[in-house]
Amino acid sequence: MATESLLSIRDLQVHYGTSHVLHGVNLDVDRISLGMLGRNGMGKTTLCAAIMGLVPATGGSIHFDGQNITDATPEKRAQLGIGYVPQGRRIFRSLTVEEHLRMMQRKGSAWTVDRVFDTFTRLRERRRNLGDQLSGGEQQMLAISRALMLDPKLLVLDEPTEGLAPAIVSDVIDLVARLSADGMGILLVEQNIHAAFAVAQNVAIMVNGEIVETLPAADLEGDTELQKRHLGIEPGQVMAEGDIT
Ligand SMILES: Nc1ncnc2c1ncn2[C@@H]1O[C@H](COP(=O)(O)OP(=O)(O)OP(=O)(O)O)[C@@H](O)[C@H]1O
Repeated sequence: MATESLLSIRDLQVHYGTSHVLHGVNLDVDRISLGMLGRNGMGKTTLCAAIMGLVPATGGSIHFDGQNITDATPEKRAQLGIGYVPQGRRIFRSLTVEEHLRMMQRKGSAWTVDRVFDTFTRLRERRRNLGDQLSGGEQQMLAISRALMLDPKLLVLDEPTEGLAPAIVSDVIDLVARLSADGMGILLVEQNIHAAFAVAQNVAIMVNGEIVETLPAADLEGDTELQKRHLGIEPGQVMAEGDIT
C-alpha cells in the first residue's frame, strides 16, 4: 500500500506475551512536528519501540516513506531515515562524547561530527568527557546529536525533557523546534504538556493503547476540559517534573 505520509501507521497491534498493549493505533506523521501525549503506562514508549522495530507488531502495518517496514529490522528502519532518541537517553558511561558520535558516522550524511560540534558548542567543549561525566542536559544533547548523525527524515523522541532542569528543557525545546523548522519530521512523546505545545503543530492523545484524538496543539492548549478528560490534568496543574512553567 503506497501512502502519502512520511510515517503511516494503521491498526497497529502489539502484545507483550499475553498482555495486549497497543490496540489498533492509527497515526500519520509528516514533515511537521506531532506531539504524543498520554498518562503513564498508556503505551507511548511501546509505540516508539514498534516504530523502531524493537518490539514486533502482532497486527496492522507501518509504512515509512512509501515502504512497508512492518517487519523490517531496526537497522533497516534507521537506514531508511527514522532516528530515535530513546527514553532515558542510553548514553554509554565509558565512551567519550566524540566516540559516541564517530560510532554513528555514515558516509554521505548531512550531519558530521564537525557539524554537530558547530551546532552544539557545549558538546565540542566536552568532546573528551565520558558519558557519565556529562550533565543530564548534555547527555540529552548528545543523544539527539547521535540520532542526527544518521541524517533522519523523521526523529522519534521519547520524553526528551524528562528529569531536566527548566533552563535545559527550554534548550531541548528550541533545538527540536529548529529541526522541525528545517523540515525534519518530529514525533515527540512528552509528559511535559508545555514542551509539546512549544514544539508540536499537532498533538495525538494516547489512552490505553489507542490514539483517541489528534488535533492542533493550540486547540488542546485552550481546552482544559479535554486535558482533564484524557490527561488527568486539572487547570494550572503540570503533568511532570521538569515542567517549564
Ligand atoms: N517489556 C514489557 N513487558 C511487559 N509489559 C510491558 C513491557 N513494557 C511495557 N509494558 C507494559 O505496557 C504498558 C504500556 O507501557 P509503555 O511504557 O509503553 O507506556 P508509556 O505510555 O510509555 O508510559 P510511561 O510514560 O510511564 O513511559 C504498561 O502497562 C507497561 O507496564
